[in-house]
Amino acid sequence: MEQYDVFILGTGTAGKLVADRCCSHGMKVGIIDNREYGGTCSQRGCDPKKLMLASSEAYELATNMKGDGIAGEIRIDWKEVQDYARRYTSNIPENTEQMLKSKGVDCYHGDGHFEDAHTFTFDGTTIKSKKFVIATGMKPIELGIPGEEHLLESPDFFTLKELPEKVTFIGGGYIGMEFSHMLARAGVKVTVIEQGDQLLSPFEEFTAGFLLDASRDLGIDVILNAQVSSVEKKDDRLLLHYSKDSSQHQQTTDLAFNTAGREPSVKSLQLENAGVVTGRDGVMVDEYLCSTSQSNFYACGDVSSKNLPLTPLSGLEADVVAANLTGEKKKFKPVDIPSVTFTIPQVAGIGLTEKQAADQNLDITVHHQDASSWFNTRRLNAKYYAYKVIVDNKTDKILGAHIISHEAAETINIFAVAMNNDLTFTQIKRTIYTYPSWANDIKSF
Ligand SMILES: Cc1cc2nc3c(=O)[nH]c(=O)nc-3n(C[C@H](O)[C@H](O)[C@H](O)COP(=O)(O)OP(=O)(O)OC[C@H]3O[C@@H](n4cnc5c(N)ncnc54)[C@H](O)[C@@H]3O)c2cc1C
Ligand SMILES: NC(=O)c1ccc[n+]([C@@H]2O[C@H](COP(=O)([O-])OP(=O)(O)OC[C@H]3O[C@@H](n4cnc5c(N)ncnc54)[C@H](O)[C@@H]3O)[C@@H](O)[C@H]2O)c1
Repeated sequence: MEQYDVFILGTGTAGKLVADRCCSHGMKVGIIDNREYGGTCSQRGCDPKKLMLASSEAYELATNMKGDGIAGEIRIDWKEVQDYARRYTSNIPENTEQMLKSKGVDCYHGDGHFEDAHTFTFDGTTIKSKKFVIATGMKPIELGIPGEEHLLESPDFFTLKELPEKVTFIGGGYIGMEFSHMLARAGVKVTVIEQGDQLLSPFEEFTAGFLLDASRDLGIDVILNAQVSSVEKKDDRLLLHYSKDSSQHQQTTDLAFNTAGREPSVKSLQLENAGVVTGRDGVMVDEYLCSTSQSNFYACGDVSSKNLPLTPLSGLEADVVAANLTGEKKKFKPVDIPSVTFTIPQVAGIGLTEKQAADQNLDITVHHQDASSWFNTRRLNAKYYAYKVIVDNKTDKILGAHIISHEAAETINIFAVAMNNDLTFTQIKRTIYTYPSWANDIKSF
């Protein structure tokens, strides 16, 4: 029976960082994953998605510039897109495991559960540890509808060998919209069925509204306020039954993805045997990211109750857990976090939406505009560009910023710097930026 100082479940952004740091402090560390090593971001999330997106970006620019400098046939070769992404990601599992082993971490593979607060078993092996770290991330939610087993999930997108004629996404959030934009540009007929009345529900209504228009321009059939009730297999195709406006509808599609959200991966771990309380948001943790019910357990990354499921946050939380395990007393301090949906155009946001600010009765000025006629958009023959900035009237501090543009992912970072360092709106507007650039447009926001 192996005995550890720290045993970590999950080898993604969060788990591997904690393992590395604890080992460097001379602790005896073990780690386990029930899939290949490396986690979601590097293999089934951010990185392969962005690699695949490079072709969509090239396609979009070339298509927009046709007749203004670009000639000839412009098309996406899906097989090459997949091969390109796989070239970058295929060696990650082995490299991650080798890196951990080289630091002295004992690496395991398997699916296990807790016997008690100090004992974890898998495949006939028993592990004892003084401390445990839960870093098992999230997985797609179960829809609980008949025929759900016919639906694909986000990891399947990265192994989709051939493109069918028609694909449907159930859920118009980050994943549904990023994937649907990629497939639509590759020539697939795409439908998005979203239960809410806007796409990208956490984002500002104003910018999400432009994404709806941009998605429809691209030929994506977006159906809002609709709920899928069952999935039927009909020969080689799927028949989706959904309700909208109190009536039943149906749709035939070749493939359908469940992109209706993700939930913490905790069920199979039987954490209740260890006295660790979990909730809808994952493992319930305090400000030190220590379990609220069992002091030898920590949680970080997507699976912790304090997290927003974004890679930089998983890293930030892992840093806090590693510090607390190695003798420092470190609190997790919430920060203003920018995030972006990598559609084309991109939708980015940070801080409060106008509605959230209004709900709090804040004394604010809202600066917003459809900026599609500005130079940066016209230069690309593009169509959409808009922003909304919410500013506190007393302090001139930025409470929220929201942008839809071809470079929103970068422009929003300037707002992240301002908001996390108490710069005023006037200060970032007075800053000298490179010209002509997207950042320079902030002077006119
Ligand atoms: C399609 C997609 C695109 C995304 N794009 C972005 C993006 O552009 N930007 C961004 O910031 N974020 C993005 N995210 C979110 C980001 O990937 C996650 O926030 C991040 O990967 C979480 O890291 P983590 O270490 O907490 O969990 P993970 O990386 O998910 O790691 C958890 C690990 O635990 C393992 N595991 C699970 N259950 C068990 C078990 N029972 N026993 C042992 N091991 C287990 C898993 O196999 C996995 O290796 C995306 C997510 C998806 C799905
Ligand atoms: N670019 C990025 O940073 C990025 C990209 C992908 C994922 N992520 C992270 O992963 C998390 C999960 O992403 P996601 O897209 O799975 O979830 P999400 O919460 O962003 O979107 C899920 C959508 O599905 C809808 N929905 C839920 N049930 C439904 C049903 N039965 N029928 C129709 N629609 C339904 C919801 O209303 C919501 O709009 C995100 O919160 C995000 O933090 C980030």
